[in-house]
Amino acid sequence: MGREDGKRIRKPKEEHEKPKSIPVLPWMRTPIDVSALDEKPLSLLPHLDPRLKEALEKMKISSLYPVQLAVWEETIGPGGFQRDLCVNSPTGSGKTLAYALPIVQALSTRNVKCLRALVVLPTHDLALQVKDVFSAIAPAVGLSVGLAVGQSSIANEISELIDKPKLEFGIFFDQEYRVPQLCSAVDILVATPGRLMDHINNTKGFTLEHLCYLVVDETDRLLREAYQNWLPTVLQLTRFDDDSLFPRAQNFLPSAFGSFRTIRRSGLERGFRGTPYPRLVKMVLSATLTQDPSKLSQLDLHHPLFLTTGEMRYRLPETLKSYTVFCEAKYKPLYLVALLQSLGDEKSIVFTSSVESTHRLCTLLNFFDELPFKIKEYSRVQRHRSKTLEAFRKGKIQVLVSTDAMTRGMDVEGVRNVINYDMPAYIKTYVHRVGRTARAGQTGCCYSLLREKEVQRFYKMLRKAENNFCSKYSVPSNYIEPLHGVYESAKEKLKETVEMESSKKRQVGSKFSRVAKGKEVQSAKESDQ
Ligand SMILES: Nc1ncnc2c1ncn2[C@@H]1O[C@H](COP(=O)(O)OP(=O)(O)OP(=O)(O)O)[C@@H](O)[C@H]1O
Repeated sequence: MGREDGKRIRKPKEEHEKPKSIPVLPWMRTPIDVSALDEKPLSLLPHLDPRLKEALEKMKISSLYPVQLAVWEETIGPGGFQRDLCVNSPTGSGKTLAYALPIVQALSTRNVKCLRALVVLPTHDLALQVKDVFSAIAPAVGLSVGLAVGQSSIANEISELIDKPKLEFGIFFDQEYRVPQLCSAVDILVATPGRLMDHINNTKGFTLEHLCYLVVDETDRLLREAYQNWLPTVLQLTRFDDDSLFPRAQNFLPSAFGSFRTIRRSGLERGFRGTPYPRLVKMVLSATLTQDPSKLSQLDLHHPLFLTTGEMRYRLPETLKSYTVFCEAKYKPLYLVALLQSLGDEKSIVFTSSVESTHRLCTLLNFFDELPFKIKEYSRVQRHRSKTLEAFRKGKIQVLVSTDAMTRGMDVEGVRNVINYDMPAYIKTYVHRVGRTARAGQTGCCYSLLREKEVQRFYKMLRKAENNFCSKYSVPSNYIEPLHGVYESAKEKLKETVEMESSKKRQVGSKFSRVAKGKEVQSAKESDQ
């Protein structure tokens, strides 16, 4: 095979030091380096609830990874949840369980059901994945987990999140108390920001009043996008307001808060009699955590503690092998097909730079007859996307072509290769893309297809990451040569398909505009009458 000796990309001196122009928050200068820790067997983990140990063992987890151990020590261990945690740890290092386990253990002693933990993620598929992790451990200690992502209708979602207690037959209810008390049906909620805001604004009985834990996963991505002000809203609604029962929030709340009435109350709460209400603990995590003070300040962190791995901000998995594949622009698809063939039927993800090129590339690849693997695109339509993802997980599809919608957090067992068909524009994107393989200590390869003019920029980008070892990979010519003929006919078929699809789009577009025009005429007539 054409893999040549690798070279470590030279790290320029200035990469070790923070450029003076970017101030780093003081607490970020004294991090805990997680890489100094070793895995710890569950049997040696202090305070672990035996029911959770059993649940973890069922998941085939017998020890905690370093980042999980570090978070455990700062939460259930001596740290005792006293500080908010900012975790910067490589892709596939186990960040999900790092927060899920201590939260579930901490809530295992609760005796009243109400929403205590909220985990926010940027995408539907990611939220589903994280919910599955909670669902694998939380029921063992009697906790229930909900999902708010817009997967089902809002009515279905509400019925799963909110309990309406049944009025018992024969009991007389005073007029004044006839309205049954709505309460949460879940202890832990995993949500995307949009659906979370829908519930905050419109769902009766949905309250963040009792929230104890807030997790912002993929923090840098979530902070980049405001999503209807979800973060300030959540923070305001959970703020401990010492001085009044008349919340400060009323002074500033925009109408976006709608009917929402549940402001965290100071003092004593139902179900917490005799206990002062706990502070909202925050955990924020990413493989590429932002260090920008203005962004981090939005989180209003309490005495934050920074947990990181290694010296540099970006770190590639140690078990990853990276390769560059040099190719001529006009033969790039050919190189891709030949590369895929040389990889056999290993699960691979091919990343492109846009929705359109994902669609075109996937269509083109499917015109190469007799490829010994199935290729599908990770579509823009959620319904199709979920189906494709499931088939990919089950191994019914071996090659997934995707935009960067698949870059963050997605954990699909057995992905052996990541192929950068289009070069990522930023090191952050590269880190998340390649992180879909080489997860949890497994080996994995990344291949970046580069045109001549991209080579310099690629290596410059790679210097920003630790573990940036990279080799050249020459696609065997005996794979390329026989493909030329079929490539020409595949290109022709693609051209026809693209033309057909655009004429279909035009037809649909003009049908819509005719309908809209018809409606306009109709409503003009009605308003005349
Ligand atoms: N202690 C453990 N023992 C064995 N496997 C584990 C352990 N913890 C997590 N895993 C597995 O490791 C994989 C990666 O975990 P996870 O998805 O939490 O990584 P991550 O750090 O969040 O990655 P990313 O930054 O890409 O989101 C998952 O398949 C998970 O089941």
